[in-house]
Amino acid sequence: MTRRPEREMVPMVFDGEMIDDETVVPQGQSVPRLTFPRWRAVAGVAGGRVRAVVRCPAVVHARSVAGYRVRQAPRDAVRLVWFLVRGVGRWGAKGWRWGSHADLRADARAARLAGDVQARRTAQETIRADARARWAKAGTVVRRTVVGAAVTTVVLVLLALGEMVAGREVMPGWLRAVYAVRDAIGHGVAGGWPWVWRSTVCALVCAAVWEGRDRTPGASWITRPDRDDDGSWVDERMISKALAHLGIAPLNAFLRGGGELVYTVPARRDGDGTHARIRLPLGVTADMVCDRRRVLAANLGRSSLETWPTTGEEDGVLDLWVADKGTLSGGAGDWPLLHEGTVDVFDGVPVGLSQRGVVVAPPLPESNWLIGGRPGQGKTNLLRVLLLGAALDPTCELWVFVMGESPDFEPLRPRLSRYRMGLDDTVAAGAVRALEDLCSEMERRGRILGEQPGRPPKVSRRLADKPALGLHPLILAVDECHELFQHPTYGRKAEEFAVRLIKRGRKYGITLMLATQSPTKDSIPKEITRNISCGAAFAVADHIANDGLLGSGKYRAGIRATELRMRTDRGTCVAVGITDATFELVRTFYVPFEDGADLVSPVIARAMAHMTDAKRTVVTTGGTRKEIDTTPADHLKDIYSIIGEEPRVRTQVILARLAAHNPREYEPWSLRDLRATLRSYGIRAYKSDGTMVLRAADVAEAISRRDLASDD
Ligand SMILES: Nc1ncnc2c1ncn2[C@@H]1O[C@H](COP(=O)(O)OP(=O)(O)OP(=O)(O)O)[C@@H](O)[C@H]1O
Repeated sequence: MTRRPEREMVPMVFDGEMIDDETVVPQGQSVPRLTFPRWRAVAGVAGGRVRAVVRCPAVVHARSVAGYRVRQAPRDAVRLVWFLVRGVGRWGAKGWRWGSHADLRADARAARLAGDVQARRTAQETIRADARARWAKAGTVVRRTVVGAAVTTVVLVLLALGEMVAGREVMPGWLRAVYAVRDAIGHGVAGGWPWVWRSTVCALVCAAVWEGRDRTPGASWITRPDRDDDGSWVDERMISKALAHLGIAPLNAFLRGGGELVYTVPARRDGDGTHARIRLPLGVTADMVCDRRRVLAANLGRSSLETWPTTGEEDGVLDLWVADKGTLSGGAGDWPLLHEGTVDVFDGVPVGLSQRGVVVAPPLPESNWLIGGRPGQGKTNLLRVLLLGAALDPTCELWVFVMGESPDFEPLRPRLSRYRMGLDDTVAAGAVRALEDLCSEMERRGRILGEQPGRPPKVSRRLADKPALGLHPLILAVDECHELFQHPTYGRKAEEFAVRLIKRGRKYGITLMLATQSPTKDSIPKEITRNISCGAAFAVADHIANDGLLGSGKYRAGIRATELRMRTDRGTCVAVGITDATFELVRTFYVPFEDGADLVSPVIARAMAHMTDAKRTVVTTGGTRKEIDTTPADHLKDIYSIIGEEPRVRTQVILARLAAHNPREYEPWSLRDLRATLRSYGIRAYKSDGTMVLRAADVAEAISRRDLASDD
């Protein structure tokens, strides 16, 4: 076979066209006709463009949808005809029910079956009265129609006779106008009649199709292809269909009887999901739906973490939020303040992304926090992020107590006014002292506020900015706080001060933040869980821990951190009180401080630089840092000194004198604490005249024994 060289020249044709564009045709000469290769070039370019348009995604999509619609057209047509037939049938049934007083007859029948003579008689009388009223109404309509038709006929006949006898030219103007109106109406009726009956038929057909529509929840008018946005698409029909298959008897009966759910908020996009509010029918509460959350999630094609049915403003109102598929599995990303920025704690500290995908930044003043969850789920990180945010506000004063051996807050040390960490009693004592100081500070702030012009009710940014007033935001954070509240010596005092702070500190710019692994009623006092304003629950084991952190009744209302999975949902918490919403599902920002990665220290370095820029130093309300770090009290020496010259003193008196001598240290002490301390030094109290006494000589001997031992 021989090859044909001109076919091989096709690429060259494009070069030819480029040159052709710039060719100048001399005047007087005609434009040369396109030669065969040029014609092919133009055709090739045009064809390429058409192909590009045809292949563009929007056109491909439109074509596929159009193709689908065309293929489904016969099915759609049959479906609509079926609706029409069924609609006419439903009208017939309705007409029959109306005409035969079927509802009232059913009442009468029910009364007869129930043996209720009075009800039966009432129903029968109502049927008779109803029938009489209908006939009376029909008579009125017929009478009015006949009278109207007669009057119209007489007027028309008179007008026709008048025209025949006299002719319009001799008639007065007003009569001619009457004839003109008659003619216009006549022409209008003659011309419009074919349209009137056609449009009436169309309207009747549409109404019959509407009447006969498929009323099962989730049904659509025409058959639909699978949606490519099915990962995010949730509409009222889908929700109704999912609710119809929860196995809630009153809801099923309502939907089966043709009832339609009322959407007080129709399904609409809300961040990374869909929100809807539904008024449930009689006999159904939102709790019932919350209890079947897993089934609801399955019916909606979501995981249960992505499906949040909660009780709305009433028990019969369901608030439903459904996340787009997979959106909650990603982390929150970097903390927005990781590399730059300052904070105003009155505006808020960013802590994470809500289920809607928006940054949650709760203000810190006027709030108290309780953070809890199983071990290793991200409590400490959230507490640290809150404190880091506060550290970037140069007016903030921060106190941190860690009731365990954990270096989680070590990098924050330069920015902290008080910091103690460890398992020994001195840390618990320091924490109680801090709580007590905050209570005194609260009183002082109350007085200062009262002296300000206009007696402002609470600390504001403007007042906090005046260093002379000392009304700056003050935050006390206690990690593993259950250790403090369960401490045999300091627990009771800690509870008392903490409750006082939580109840009254709100107005004075004092914020308490508590984190715990163990939010049970024994580890966290009830008064605290009851009064805390912001609760954050990471994965918890049961509804007791859930309600301990988030408030009682939250589990029942569908706000459940029990749905969070250990490890998989690490860093995600259910939070209440941090925004106006009933709850938030927060994916917290993570600022690493582990395994050699330390992004906390650079933030603190920035915070210190901001303080320098703002000409502020790390202040300590209620004392200096030195005072706080003083070595713990020497119990033995204190006891010896308060015994004084007396040879023996009653233990009750010793306890009272110790409390007077150093209230912070000894006020929480009971007789049992005193006995335990004495026993640890080998001293025993004796009974004398029926009361327990302590001998001064025994204490002196214990002191010299201890001194000797320390010299050795
Ligand atoms: N928001 C987050 N994003 C990603 N990982 C996180 C997040 N928060 C915490 N983590 C991971 O979880 C680990 C445990 O975090 P963290 O120490 O804050 O938990 P915890 O609940 O305080 O634990 P524990 O109860 O033992 O003190 C961290 O080392 C980190 O790897």
